[in-house]
Amino acid sequence: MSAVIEIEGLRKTFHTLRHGRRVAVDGFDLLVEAGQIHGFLGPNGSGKTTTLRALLGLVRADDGRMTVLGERSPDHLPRVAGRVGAIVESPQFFGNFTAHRTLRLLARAGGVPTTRVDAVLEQVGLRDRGRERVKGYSLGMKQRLAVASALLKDPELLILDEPANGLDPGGIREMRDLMRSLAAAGVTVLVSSHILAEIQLICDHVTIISRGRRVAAGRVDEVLAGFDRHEFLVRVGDPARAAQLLGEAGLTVTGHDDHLVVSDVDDPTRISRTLGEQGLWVGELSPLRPDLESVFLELTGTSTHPTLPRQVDDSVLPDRGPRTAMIDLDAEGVDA
Ligand SMILES: Nc1ncnc2c1ncn2[C@@H]1O[C@H](COP(=O)(O)OP(=O)(O)OP(=O)(O)O)[C@@H](O)[C@H]1O
Repeated sequence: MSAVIEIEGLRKTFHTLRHGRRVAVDGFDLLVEAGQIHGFLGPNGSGKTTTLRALLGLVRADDGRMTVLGERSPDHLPRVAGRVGAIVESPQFFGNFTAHRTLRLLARAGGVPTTRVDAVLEQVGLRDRGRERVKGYSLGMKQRLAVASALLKDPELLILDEPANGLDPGGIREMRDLMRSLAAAGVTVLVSSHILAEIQLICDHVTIISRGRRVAAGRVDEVLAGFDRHEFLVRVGDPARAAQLLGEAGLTVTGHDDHLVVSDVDDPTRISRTLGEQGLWVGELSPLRPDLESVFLELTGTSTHPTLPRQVDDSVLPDRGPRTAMIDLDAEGVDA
């Protein structure tokens, strides 16, 4: 597998009058290989957008080494810009234009044949609605149009920042199907999100960022396996007595309202045998597999207490202006 994106030791600190110095990215590493649908996952404020903006030359990094399709970024990014499609934050479109007209204009501006327009509208599932004005589009349709604009140049690499932001479950499913079809067509996709279920469903690989640092990376199933504590849920008539017996047998037991969780279990028959020998019959014995949500919360520490709302991955969010940008990497360098 060849590296499509490599980031090593990326650092970026913002200085604001109101909040002083804020380290947004703190020695972050990322490796995306050809053919992956790679999830870039992190809580709000953890540094995802800053990383993508630095990678695309939209913000100057303080330190670090970055390559895109083998070229150093941002200095040599123009050499591969024609092979990269990127959307960072939701692009704005003229509401009075149709999708078709919008894409034709973007194609001309990017030196792409306008014959691509029908192809990308078909690809994102907007073929039959492409002649309607964008102001009548749903959020999901606008997101599709954004992806269509990034696909105009038939990129090998597609970078999407929070593509499912604001979409309902149906829209998220459609976005997922779209990304899968792109991956099947050979496009490498890097998709950032703070929506865990989306990443788990869409992506085969994941990199998790917290407070500007990489806290986990790898195949989704491998990352999850690393957090498998071999736990089992046990339902039994007398949980208090069962917990005592299992504890005496050397097992680690946590009591819950109507069940027990037994950890570090190599052989689950030990549980049923220990209880059965004392006349306690097990009603349910099922393995508890970690999901990305529990791994994410554990790694990013954004849920400090179960009764408190989850916090952003920083102490305070500074006042920021709109960060909306549609990126045409073919245009004069790269610009927001
Ligand atoms: N232009 C800026 N000026 C000052 N601080 C900034 C700027 N851009 C980002 N930050 C800060 O850097 C940190 C990382 O922000 P970033 O937008 O990269 O996070 P994110 O992971 O993309 O979050 P979200 O999921 O909410 O979009 C945050 O604390 C943010 O407030």
